[in-house]
Amino acid sequence: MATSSMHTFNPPVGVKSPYFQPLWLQQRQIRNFGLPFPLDSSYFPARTRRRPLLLKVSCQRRPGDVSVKYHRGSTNASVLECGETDNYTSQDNEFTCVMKFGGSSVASAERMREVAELICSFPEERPIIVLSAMGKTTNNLLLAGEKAVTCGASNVDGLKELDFIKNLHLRTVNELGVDSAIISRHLDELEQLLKGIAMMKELTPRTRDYLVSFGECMSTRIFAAYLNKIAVKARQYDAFDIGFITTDDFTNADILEATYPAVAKRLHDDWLNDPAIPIVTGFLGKGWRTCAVTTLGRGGSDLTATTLGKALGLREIQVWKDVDGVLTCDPNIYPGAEPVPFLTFDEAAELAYFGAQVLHPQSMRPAREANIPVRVKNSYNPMAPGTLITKDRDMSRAVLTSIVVKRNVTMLDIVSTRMLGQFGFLAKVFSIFEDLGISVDVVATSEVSISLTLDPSKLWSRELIQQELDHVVEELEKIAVVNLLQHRSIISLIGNVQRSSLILEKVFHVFRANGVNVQMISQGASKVIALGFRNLFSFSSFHFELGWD
Ligand SMILES: Nc1ncnc2c1ncn2[C@@H]1O[C@H](COP(=O)(O)OP(=O)(O)O)[C@@H](O)[C@H]1O
Ligand SMILES: N[C@@H](CC(=O)OP(=O)(O)O)C(=O)O
Repeated sequence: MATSSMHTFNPPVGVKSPYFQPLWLQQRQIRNFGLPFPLDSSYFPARTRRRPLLLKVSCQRRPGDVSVKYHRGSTNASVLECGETDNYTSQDNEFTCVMKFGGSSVASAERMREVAELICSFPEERPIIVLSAMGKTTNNLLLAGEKAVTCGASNVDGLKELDFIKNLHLRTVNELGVDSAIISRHLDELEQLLKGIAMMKELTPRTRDYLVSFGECMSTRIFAAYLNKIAVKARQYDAFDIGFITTDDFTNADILEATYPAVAKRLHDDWLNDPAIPIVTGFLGKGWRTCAVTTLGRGGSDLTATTLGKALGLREIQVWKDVDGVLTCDPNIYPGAEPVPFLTFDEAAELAYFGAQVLHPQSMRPAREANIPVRVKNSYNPMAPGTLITKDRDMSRAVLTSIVVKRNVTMLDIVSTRMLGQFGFLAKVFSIFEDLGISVDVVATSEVSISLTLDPSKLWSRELIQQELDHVVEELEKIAVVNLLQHRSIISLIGNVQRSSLILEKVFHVFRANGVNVQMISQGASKVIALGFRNLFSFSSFHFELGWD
């Protein structure tokens, strides 16, 4: 255990880090790298300037026990009861930044050690740490749950995913030299839960969320125990216990406003009573009606991080990944993709929304609302400058920033059977999608026709099955001629829309050279131009041939 004198955030005694010395010495340089001006300049609003805006929080005396008002038909809620309140002012803010580490950053004991060293190499920071589940634990939990539905209770302990999860966590605990008792209750409960699923032969969204929560609950416990072992005082928190209040949309819940004051109060009070670095579970919340564990959608730990940043009015939100920042394209599609040094919140949100896995689509919202810079960094390569996401950036030279490619998209061409100019056609079409609960992705319209895409591969929505598609077509055919086009691709171009002609010129030049015909094009008010075409094209050559500035 940590000594009680370790109240400040100091590097661990006796820990040798490859980054330790260099980062200590070069820290200022590293953190300025990629910035157009020194960190000390007025770029980051001085804490005194920002704080009065952000840390004026109030909530009820009992942390986590906040009443919320829910508006029917809306996912927004606001704090309903003020109760007996404690008001905090800016001076109360003990923390400086959030550091979120994704699954790849904490995939093993060795990685956890490196992350601990990385955190300690910023001794002037008082961070709040957010962790995801180790490696592919979430995927394994989901797979185990799905298999449990059909495998029978007596076969649960033979599930290879359960075995993998147990081995990974016990091995990590062992290698880090911390007490395995910190996770043994979770491992037992996990097995019981899988047996329950097997007996019920059912995996509801609510149970699914509870099931995957084991991943983050264990990774944070292990990491906090390890920090304490190396004399860096840390305290583990389950987000659902400290005021992360969400809608009850299991598997894809939204953070409610009540979260901000509740979380700020809890972390603040604990720090005052007994200072320790908070290690918070990413991805998880507590449904405000059901009080059950909810999740924020795949990749939701990014959102946990930005929510904490806003709640506490921090100077910076750091999201540490396994890539050198946000890249010009998914590196799995084009390995030569390059880091994008600067992005605006809007650009990053668009990129995520259009399917770039690197950030959770909702994660930019709290950061934008509180105007807190988000830095995307590589925990495997901390010296790389990463991507800095802020409210504004110099767009004078920006043309094309990043591209997002989605394959196997379903496209629908819908042509009205009525006369030209018939009003209500669009409304009718979209009401069919609404009734069937299917989300539409990209849309292009003319007076009598609509082309749109349905994205079956969207990570945060359910899979569309053929039956559903047939049903949509059947409904639409009552008012239109429908052409269902499958196996299409969408390229979303995130760039400076002020220079859209230049972007399109470049892109169409490459398309033409490769004999690709665009079947749909859409440019809304956003920073994105979406192009749809057949699945045939080599995206690596596309990225390469674009000739990035
Ligand atoms: N434009 C992009 N820039 C960077 N990474 C991307 C992009 N598109 C997809 N990715 C993928 O996102 C991964 C990082 O996101 P994620 O897996 O959620 O990280 P973590 O689990 O560490 O939070 C990268 O390893 C990369 O494969
Ligand atoms: N573990 C969750 C939440 C998350 O954010 O993970 P990551 O940071 O590794 O993308 C998931 O896999 O979706």
